[in-house]
Amino acid sequence: MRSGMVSIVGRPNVGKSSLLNALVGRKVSIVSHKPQTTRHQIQGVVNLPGAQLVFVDTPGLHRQQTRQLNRLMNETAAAALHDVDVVVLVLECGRLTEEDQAVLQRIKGLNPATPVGLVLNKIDRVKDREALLPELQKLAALHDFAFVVPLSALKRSNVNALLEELAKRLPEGPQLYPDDMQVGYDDAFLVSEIVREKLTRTLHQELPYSLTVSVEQYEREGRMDRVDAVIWVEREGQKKIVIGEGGAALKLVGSKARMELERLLGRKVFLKLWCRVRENWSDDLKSLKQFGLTPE
Ligand SMILES: Nc1nc2c(ncn2[C@@H]2O[C@H](COP(=O)(O)OP(=O)(O)OP(=O)(O)O)[C@@H](O)[C@H]2O)c(=O)[nH]1
Repeated sequence: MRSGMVSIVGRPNVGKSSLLNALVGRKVSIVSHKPQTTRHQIQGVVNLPGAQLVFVDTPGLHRQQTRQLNRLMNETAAAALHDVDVVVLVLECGRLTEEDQAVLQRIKGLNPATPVGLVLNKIDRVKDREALLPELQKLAALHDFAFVVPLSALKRSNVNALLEELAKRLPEGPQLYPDDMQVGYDDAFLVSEIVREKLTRTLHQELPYSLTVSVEQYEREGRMDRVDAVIWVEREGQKKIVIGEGGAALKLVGSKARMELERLLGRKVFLKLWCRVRENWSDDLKSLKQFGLTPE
């Protein structure tokens, strides 16, 4: 069994979403997070015989930052790209722009151990297939690509060739997600992400590694959201760090998170934060389930 994460990158309009839809076979928008790993936005999961491909978004790489969560995670995005197992760069037939070059430059900055494949999309526009060959050769020379696949995301042609190339390059490992995973993201998820982000910024390197935020209650009252959230840590010492001198750290995190949430949600937010200790929660399946960290 092989499994791993794949990131599709490319400038706007090159066909990334179309490609993802062609690969995954349906429109997906899945977000999940697991402890002990860099959080990615999971866009879709493809199960093949003997391989599971998890497509993840790395928003920092394309300059499109419209979705709130993308914006939010932008800072971690550059780092996130270093964690994926395979990167797919999408270019468009007959059109190589400055923006493409910019994306390419970022790819060149990646860990050389990460394979990067090239997809040449929109080949359905090319009437004379032979004319493709010189273009493919030219583009393939831009970087030390692990593979090159010409395809049409729109017509869904040659998409399987890409899946095969990707599957071959994943590391050996068990399935990361169940076959029928479906997770949505909602405002509660947004709250936990924002609180986590503010914790990271406020505590810097002091931040306990095993830390998660669970939203215990989310109530909508007119134009106000009332949210109770718990920051779970594993040891008393970690709790002290999160709370800070006289509760200063937790207070600061809470007020920064509230302001950001109010901006993002366009509503008043009343946010109550607690910090609690549960030993070894990150190893405890029951706790993981409770915190919504298992993909089911
Ligand atoms: N002819 C043709 N058009 C395509 C193909 N793939 C995508 N397109 C078109 O290209 C346009 C952009 O496609 P998207 O999938 O939205 O591109 P994207 O890279 O996700 O764009 P952003 O979301 O802006 O980053 C759309 O009009 C698609 O229909 C293809 O294989 N052939």
